[in-house]
Amino acid sequence: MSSRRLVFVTGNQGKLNEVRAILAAGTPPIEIESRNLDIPELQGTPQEVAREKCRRAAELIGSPCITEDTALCFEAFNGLPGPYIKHFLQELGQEGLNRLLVGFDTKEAWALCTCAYSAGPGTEPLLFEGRTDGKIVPPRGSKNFGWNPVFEAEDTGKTYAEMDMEEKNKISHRFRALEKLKAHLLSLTM
Ligand SMILES: O=P(O)(O)OP(=O)(O)OP(=O)(O)OC[C@H]1O[C@@H](n2cnc3c(O)ncnc32)[C@H](O)[C@@H]1O
Ligand SMILES: [Mg+2]
Repeated sequence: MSSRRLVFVTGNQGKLNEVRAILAAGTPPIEIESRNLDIPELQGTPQEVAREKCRRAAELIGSPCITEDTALCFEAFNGLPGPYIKHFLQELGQEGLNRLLVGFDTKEAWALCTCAYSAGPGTEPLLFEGRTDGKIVPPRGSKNFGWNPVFEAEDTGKTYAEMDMEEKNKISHRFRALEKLKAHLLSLTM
């Protein structure tokens, strides 16, 4: 890695806090510079949405950057709402996400982080995915970030909102995606 700084383009403070903490805690630590831009998101699969957002972000800022997209995927809906979870959460709220699944046998879900890295304008972004399995439950814990209170992570008995950030950052979809990004960036310096 030529420098241990990365520009993260996001309009979401919760994501920024976690990405910063995860990358600062790694070896070597990577410092995040943030650009608060709301990049329009095209419809498509999580991979298409992620790749296009990163391409546009790099063009807008004129330099290498990372972006990330977080999908919350319901087993009963074959992976939807997926990348559209933001709008479902905005319109229906946390209770509404639970109500959607009434009548379905499975409440299983997975959180998917697709982190995209662009080496600069005009280059094809690379994608790094991280997934954490769990289920959708009635809200528990602090209501400070997105759908954290309604996602109970597998084998923990806790919703993301019942974990402190350090605990979440050890098992989260975001941590798993960033581990892969880090491995890639380190391989570039060898
Ligand atoms: O500017 P960008 O980075 O796109 O930020 P965004 O808020 O638009 O983010 P997404 O498009 O990825 O939408 C994902 C939605 O899921 C929420 N979210 C993302 N990561 C989360 C996490 O780890 N825990 C809980 N909610 C999360 C987030 O607040 C959004 O409502
Ligand atoms: Mg967005």
